[in-house]
Amino acid sequence: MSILVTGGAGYIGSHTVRKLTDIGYNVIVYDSLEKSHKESVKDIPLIVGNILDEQLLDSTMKKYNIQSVIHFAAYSLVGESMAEPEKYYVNNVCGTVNLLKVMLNNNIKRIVFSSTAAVYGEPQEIPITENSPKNPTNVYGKTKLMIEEILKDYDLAYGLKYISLRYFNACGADESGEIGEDHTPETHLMPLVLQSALGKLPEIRIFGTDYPTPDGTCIRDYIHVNDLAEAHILALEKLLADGQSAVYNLGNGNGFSVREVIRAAEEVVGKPIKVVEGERRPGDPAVLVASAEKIKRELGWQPKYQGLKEIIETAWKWHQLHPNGYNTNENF
Ligand SMILES: NC(=O)c1ccc[n+]([C@@H]2O[C@H](COP(=O)([O-])OP(=O)(O)OC[C@H]3O[C@@H](n4cnc5c(N)ncnc54)[C@H](O)[C@@H]3O)[C@@H](O)[C@H]2O)c1
Ligand SMILES: O=c1ccn([C@@H]2O[C@H](COP(=O)(O)OP(=O)(O)O[C@H]3O[C@H](CO)[C@H](O)[C@H](O)[C@H]3O)[C@@H](O)[C@H]2O)c(=O)[nH]1
Repeated sequence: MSILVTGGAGYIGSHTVRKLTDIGYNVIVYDSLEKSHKESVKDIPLIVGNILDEQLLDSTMKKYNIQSVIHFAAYSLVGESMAEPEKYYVNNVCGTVNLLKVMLNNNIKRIVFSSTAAVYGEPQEIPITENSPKNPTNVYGKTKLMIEEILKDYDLAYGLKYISLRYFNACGADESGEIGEDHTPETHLMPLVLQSALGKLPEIRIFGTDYPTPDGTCIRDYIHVNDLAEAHILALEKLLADGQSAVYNLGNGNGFSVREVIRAAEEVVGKPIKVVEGERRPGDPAVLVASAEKIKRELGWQPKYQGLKEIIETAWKWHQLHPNGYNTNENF
């Protein structure tokens, strides 16, 4: 069983690739490396290429006799998506349409797709279920919702079976400390807090302290990257078993505020982290918390990591072992 993993060298992709190979799947990573590092998928066959490259995709699928695809490749910076929408529509939407075309030409009809909580926009109910209204407030979220709609139409017309996984806030690192989150630029809260703890950043800035939440800061649902990886395996196995398409939220159902994240990080690293209170970041909803009951009920998914500290401990191990991420040449 050969699986093509697009974006497999990225943060969530590399953790999923590791779990897949651990249980014996034959994995081929297909990644432009534009946003990632080949060191994250050492010892795994890696094709360096773009999902917009029809010929390379086609020859890769034929050469490795690919039977299913897990599709992580995308741009995912919310602010950038508003400033450069074309870049996002081309890479995420056109790239996916191209990937699906080559899959169908090769009679490959199973795909697990990385969607996002950003498809919901400003939530009207908490926790958010898969049926909650979908009104993305940024171009990034719109590209993901468009792809979900395309997948639905391709299922009806061509029998392509898909599972869209709407992740909430991915965080943490593999327990080994060998792979973890290394984005340039980094925009996510948890790695920035830990980079501040390491002294790589002077401070962590809280984006808004006047939200209608108990401590005034935004609440998010933080889900460990290896729990996400497990969900991809369950989704793939569902497609292999009954072939029915589905959409699932992936969060752990617990909301934590920005201040709670910083406090938990201080406990893990054992020292205070310098905090600056700043303005709100445009487009941030006050509260995003998932209901993941559907995937628990239907696929038996159960996140191992529930609390913040245990998640942060795994990320802290990665950051301590790799203060410069995968770039070992930089002086620390
Ligand atoms: N990190 C999160 O909290 C989060 C939340 C919701 C959804 N997602 C989605 O999950 C997926 C993975 O996210 P991540 O945080 O691991 O991101 P990432 O940037 O670390 O990984 C994405 C990978 O895709 C590759 N890529 C991008 N465009 C490509 C193209 N045209 N052709 C080939 N490769 C390409 C990049 O080089 C990178 O390796 C993305 O689709 C993202 O939108 C992430
Ligand atoms: O330096 C920082 C960085 C973030 N935050 C705050 O921390 C929270 C989490 O922010 P992240 O940037 O880590 O994550 P987001 O919730 O913005 O985004 C995540 O969830 C989105 C869905 O809503 C998308 O899927 C996106 O890809 C994914 O990273 C937010 O309230 C944000 O305002 C800060 O206070 N300071």
